[in-house]
Amino acid sequence: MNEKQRSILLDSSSRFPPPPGVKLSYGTAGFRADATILQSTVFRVGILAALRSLKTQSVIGLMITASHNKVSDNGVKIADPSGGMLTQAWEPFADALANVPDSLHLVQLVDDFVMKENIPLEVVQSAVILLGRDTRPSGESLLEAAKQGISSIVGAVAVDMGVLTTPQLHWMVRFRNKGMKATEMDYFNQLSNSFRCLIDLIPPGSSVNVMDKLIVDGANGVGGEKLQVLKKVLHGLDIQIRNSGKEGVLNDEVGADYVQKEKVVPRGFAPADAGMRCASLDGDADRLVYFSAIQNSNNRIRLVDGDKILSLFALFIKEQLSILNDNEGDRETNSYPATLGVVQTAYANGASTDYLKHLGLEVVFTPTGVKYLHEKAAEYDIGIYFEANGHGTILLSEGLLQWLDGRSSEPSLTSKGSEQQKAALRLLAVSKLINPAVGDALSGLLLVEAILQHMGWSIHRWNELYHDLPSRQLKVKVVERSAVVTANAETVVVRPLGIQEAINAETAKYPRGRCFVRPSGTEDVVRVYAEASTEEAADNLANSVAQLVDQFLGFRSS
Ligand SMILES: CC(=O)N[C@H]1[C@@H](OP(=O)(O)O)O[C@H](CO)[C@@H](O)[C@@H]1O
Ligand SMILES: [Mg+2]
Repeated sequence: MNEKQRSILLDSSSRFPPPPGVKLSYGTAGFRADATILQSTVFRVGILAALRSLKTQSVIGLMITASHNKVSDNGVKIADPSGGMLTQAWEPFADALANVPDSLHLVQLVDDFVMKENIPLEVVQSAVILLGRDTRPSGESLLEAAKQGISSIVGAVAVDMGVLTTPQLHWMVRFRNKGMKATEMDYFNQLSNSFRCLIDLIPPGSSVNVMDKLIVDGANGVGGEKLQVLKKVLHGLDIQIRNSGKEGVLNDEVGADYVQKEKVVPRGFAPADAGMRCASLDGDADRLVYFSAIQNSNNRIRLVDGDKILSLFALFIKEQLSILNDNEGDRETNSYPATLGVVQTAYANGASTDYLKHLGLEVVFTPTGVKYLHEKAAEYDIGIYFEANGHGTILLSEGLLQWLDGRSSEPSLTSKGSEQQKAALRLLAVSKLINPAVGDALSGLLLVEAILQHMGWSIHRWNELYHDLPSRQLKVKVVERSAVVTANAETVVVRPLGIQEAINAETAKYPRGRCFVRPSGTEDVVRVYAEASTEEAADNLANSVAQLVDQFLGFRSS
């Protein structure tokens, strides 16, 4: 940096001192904390976004959200040029920048990083950062801090895109970098057009018209608002939106995280909704789960989680691929040896993994966090990934898309040919409907709805694909959660020594028992997951392992 650049940065960063005694980490999904302590962090992430844009010579996204966390929290994360998560290679710099104690050290840190990464600051360059935020009340002032951070790097320009879902911002970044128009209206039009295309390709005879209405819990967040807009350009779907944010509190006993973890009906639903097809979005609309309330059951639900969405998508895609590859007696037709893989984490219900393997699919596991799942899924021609909590998407390779394009426009003289053409068109429509940058509750919801109509299935038929093993998740507060070190996609604890043996001994007591612990990347807790053949057994296993965690790492009085 030259003297002028240094002094601008020094001056602006001295106006954003970090809160004393707070150490933040980029974590599973960016920085998150109580909103009152985040001004300096968001300012500094603004600097990072500007540097990233200069380095990559591309548009970068900066999203202010704390997703499913409580309304008083907030957070910030970066979307890379592809629309995906910030490259993991820059996470250590993000941590160092967020925690550097004063502006003198900050300027030094930035200067060193600029040199190390060879970031072109000296030539007049322009960097463009798209800013988005969810509906949290703290969002506006944090957005201002981000703008200040961005403008403290000479040549960087912030473009405020307003209130958005997280996936909308990722989508905009991706398509801006492909030189395409990527306004919010383009997003809605693409979703509704590709949904319509899938509906138009439904084979005659499927029970398209018997689908009753879908009720959506908007978590009192941005998702409900945006779905309202999407509804206006959509045809062929009867949607009723609850918890749209006009009255209730964001994520307060509503939303996908609450529904999935507590397995109860969110607020805003009435006994008359029992049995209906319902969906729930999280606070920034990147997660989606379905459910139906059980009549007279104390608010209990039948949960149709991310694993089942994954299974539905996998079935549909597999069906289209087998239509396309059915070349028996027809040597003229070219086929494409498309690889299809599904990616899960240790939180996936064991019954879902068994089911997917039974379908003959390749199932692989990664640690928790979309950045890991996405990377793995990108290794296949079609990679489908989902976390059990409902965050996931489908990635299709460029090679396959080109081949599908060719197949869909070939003249078809036989009925098999025309079926194959339709299968190609369906997969192309899926690729346009689904968000290729990141999991997206709105596009995911439209794909689920299109596939249910294609199959002629109710939510109950879908839920019957397999039966979830009973499971329980608990959180344990410990002195230092980073003392828990895991291996093998987080299924084994290697530190503290001895705890894994104790967990194994406990798990062995339960038929179909499976249990693991890991430190959360978004909350100051250690998470415990347990699964077993009955609910009581899953609860007991989770409780006894939570006690083990407490014994090994908890707050014990001496
Ligand atoms: C068990 C669970 O749901 N974990 C969530 C949660 O991460 P933790 O690191 O477990 O706090 O938030 C992440 C970001 O949204 C999400 O990717 C992940 O799946
Ligand atoms: Mg979210």
